[in-house]
Amino acid sequence: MRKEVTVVGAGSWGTALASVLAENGHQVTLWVRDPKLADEVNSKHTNAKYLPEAKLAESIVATTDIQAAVSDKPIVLLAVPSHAMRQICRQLAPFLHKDVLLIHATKGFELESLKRMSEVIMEEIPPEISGKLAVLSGPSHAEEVVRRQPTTVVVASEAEESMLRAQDLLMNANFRVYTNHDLIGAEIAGALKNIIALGAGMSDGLGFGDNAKAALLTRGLAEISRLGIKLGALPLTFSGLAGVGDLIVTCTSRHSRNWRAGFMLGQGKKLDDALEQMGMVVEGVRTTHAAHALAQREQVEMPITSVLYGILFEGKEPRQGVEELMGRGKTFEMGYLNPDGSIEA
Ligand SMILES: NC(=O)C1=CN([C@@H]2O[C@H](COP(=O)(O)OP(=O)(O)OC[C@H]3O[C@@H](n4cnc5c(N)ncnc54)[C@H](O)[C@@H]3O)[C@@H](O)[C@H]2O)C=CC1
Ligand SMILES: O=C(CO)COP(=O)(O)O
Repeated sequence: MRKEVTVVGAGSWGTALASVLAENGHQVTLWVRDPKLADEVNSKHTNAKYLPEAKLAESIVATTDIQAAVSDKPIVLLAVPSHAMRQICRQLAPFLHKDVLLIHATKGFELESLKRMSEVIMEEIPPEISGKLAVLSGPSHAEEVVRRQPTTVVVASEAEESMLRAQDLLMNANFRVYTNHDLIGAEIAGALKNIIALGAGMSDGLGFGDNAKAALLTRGLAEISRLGIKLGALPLTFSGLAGVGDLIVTCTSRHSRNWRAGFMLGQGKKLDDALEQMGMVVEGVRTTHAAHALAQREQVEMPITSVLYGILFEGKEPRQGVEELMGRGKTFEMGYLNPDGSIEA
């Protein structure tokens, strides 16, 4: 059935999701921050800055008016960078319908509070709405989604009905949507994999090969699972689409903003120059900062995150970081297993 849906955020991901929704026959409003981009979407049906090759559905209507965009809409999907989430929620909260289905597709933490995106949203939105929140995560580069290439994602919510509604809304022949009850795990896995993707890009930029990449993915998964489980995620979520699925795509795809930024760092570029050249959000940088602080707070060992923190924020040379990782003391591979085989809580 045709639904009215508003997508908030017209970067590459918001634009790609708006395309999926329009393709599914829904009436899509796209909230855009920049008036020039709103004009471009409405007149040329393109988004040249964020998704250069995409031809968007003519039915997508862009607006810069947040009140008009979300007022009384039955479904609102948030796809803004993590640093903008609280401010955006504060702006739109007064206009939301009390029965709105809210979905967010953002992968990051709030740096100042170290909170997950759903925790930030819940603080800004009335509880009757935020209690039904769903998160969209999984291996899904916008560039491939708009080309209608086969993609699988996961929607997670503690509210069964929200999860199923979000699945119905987004699913189509090229975009397969799974459900999961572990909202915390889907958010944490989706955010933390960006740290490892920066590392994987750096490894490629340094000229290392497949062995190093496999090591980073595997040991990266071990440490992000360790922190995630400590923060309340279910262990199995890390072996699903939001976990290993997204880790693989982000660490190996040339589309990944995190991989590309890491690659430039590995080749010797300074962080600020790499970010400027990217011109798009590289969530892994702020997430490395947040995860480093969370690991200290929760007393969780995260060697790759710790080395990346040193490289990004303390001037450590990438090659020195590699030496440190390879030179660590001898350890048992399954360090998070208790002696009885159960997973450490
Ligand atoms: N690009 C992708 O393929 C995917 C991205 N994501 C996630 O989606 C989120 C958004 O990422 P992208 O669309 O890739 O980013 P992007 O860099 O393509 O676009 C960011 C958008 O946010 C807007 N923006 C920046 N600061 C803002 C602020 N303070 N207030 C309001 N709007 C602001 C920009 O104008 C732009 O429209 C991120 O958390 C990312 O991890 C998730 C899955 C896939
Ligand atoms: O989360 C993503 C793919 O699933 C997007 O990753 P990047 O932000 O690194 O492009």
